[in-house]
Amino acid sequence: MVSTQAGAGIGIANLPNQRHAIASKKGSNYTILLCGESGLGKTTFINTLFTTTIKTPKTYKRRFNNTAEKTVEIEIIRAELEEKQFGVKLSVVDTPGFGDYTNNRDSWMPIIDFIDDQHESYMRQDQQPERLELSDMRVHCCLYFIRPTGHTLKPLDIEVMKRLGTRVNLIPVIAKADTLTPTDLHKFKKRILEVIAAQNIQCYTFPLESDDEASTKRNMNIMAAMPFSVIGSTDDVQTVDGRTVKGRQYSWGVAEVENEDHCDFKKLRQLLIRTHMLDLIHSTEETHYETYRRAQMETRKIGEAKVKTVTNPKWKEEEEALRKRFTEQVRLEENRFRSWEQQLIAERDRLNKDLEAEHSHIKALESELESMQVGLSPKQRK
Ligand SMILES: Nc1nc2c(ncn2[C@@H]2O[C@H](COP(=O)(O)OP(=O)(O)OP(=O)(O)O)[C@@H](O)[C@H]2O)c(=O)[nH]1
Repeated sequence: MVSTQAGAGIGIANLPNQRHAIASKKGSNYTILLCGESGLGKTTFINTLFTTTIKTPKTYKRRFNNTAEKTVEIEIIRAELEEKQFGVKLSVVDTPGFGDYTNNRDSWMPIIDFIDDQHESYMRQDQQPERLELSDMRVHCCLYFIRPTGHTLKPLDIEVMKRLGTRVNLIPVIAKADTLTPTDLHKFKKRILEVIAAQNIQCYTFPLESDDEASTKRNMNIMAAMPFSVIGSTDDVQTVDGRTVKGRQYSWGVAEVENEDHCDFKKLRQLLIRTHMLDLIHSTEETHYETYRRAQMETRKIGEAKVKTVTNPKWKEEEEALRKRFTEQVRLEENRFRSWEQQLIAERDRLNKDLEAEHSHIKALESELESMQVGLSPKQRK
């Protein structure tokens, strides 16, 4: 259990609108999925977001320990956050290995399977007569970390984001915003938004209009910042004007986490844990889970187990490669046997020929002997 201190808290207690759902005694489940290549600052971000060490960052050695054959893992970190008696059972799902390998085709499969499996597990529990203690790990939002290349989205990003967007509340995040100049960051954002629109990638949206003008303005502000650029750091650093802030120290100054001129961390934090946590939970329930449930109900009866079709294209590829290897091996062995057979036949023919020659030789000797015997007198023959 992580109890955050007032002042430096995570802000879940500042939720007048969300109070009725989140402030229940048993707390609320809240699951965040982190997706993106290794080393983009996912761990640092989540620790910065909750101002506590939710996940211990990897050492340099562990980070570069990947091999080409390894696949994407699913790592779940659980923490109970409590602030002024509001409890949130937080689960952070990390996906180490994603995008790290030479062949990243289909590396998104385990992630998509994980999301679907959580919906499936919840649906199966929901169909049981006893459903008081449902374990719920449905993913409420997926933060997709984009490498700050300054160019545009990579084909892998597009492929994965398309699939994620139809299943979860997808929130694109530009990692390590301090590595881009404000102009480059602006252009990068614009290009990402163009690709998102052109490729029809579904990202998380929420109603902008609210009861009061201030909330509507705030919502518009948050929405306008998508894809959110972030700077992650849990370190306190000193700015030139003497302030102590969370940030990254450079020779030219400090990249501040909470400075809206430097990145959109504050807006993203506001969305994730202050103003839209409840909407993320509700839309998961009402849109994504419902879509899954309806699709499943159309193809099977209540209580019927899901047919696990082996659809992972990666496995299919491996199976195909294995089959090819096996066929090649059999072909080589067959060739080897055939050449042995040829050698044996040749040897047999040679021996037969030798035998025939010996036979003729014996025959010749016999007839020579016979003719010699004919020439002898009967007495000599005895
Ligand atoms: N410049 C810069 N560096 C960052 C930022 N966030 C994290 N880093 C650094 O990037 C490196 C990787 O950070 P992690 O948080 O471990 O990255 P990760 O995505 O969790 O990596 P994996 O655990 O391998 O998936 C560390 O050295 C961090 O200090 C950022 O916003 N800007």
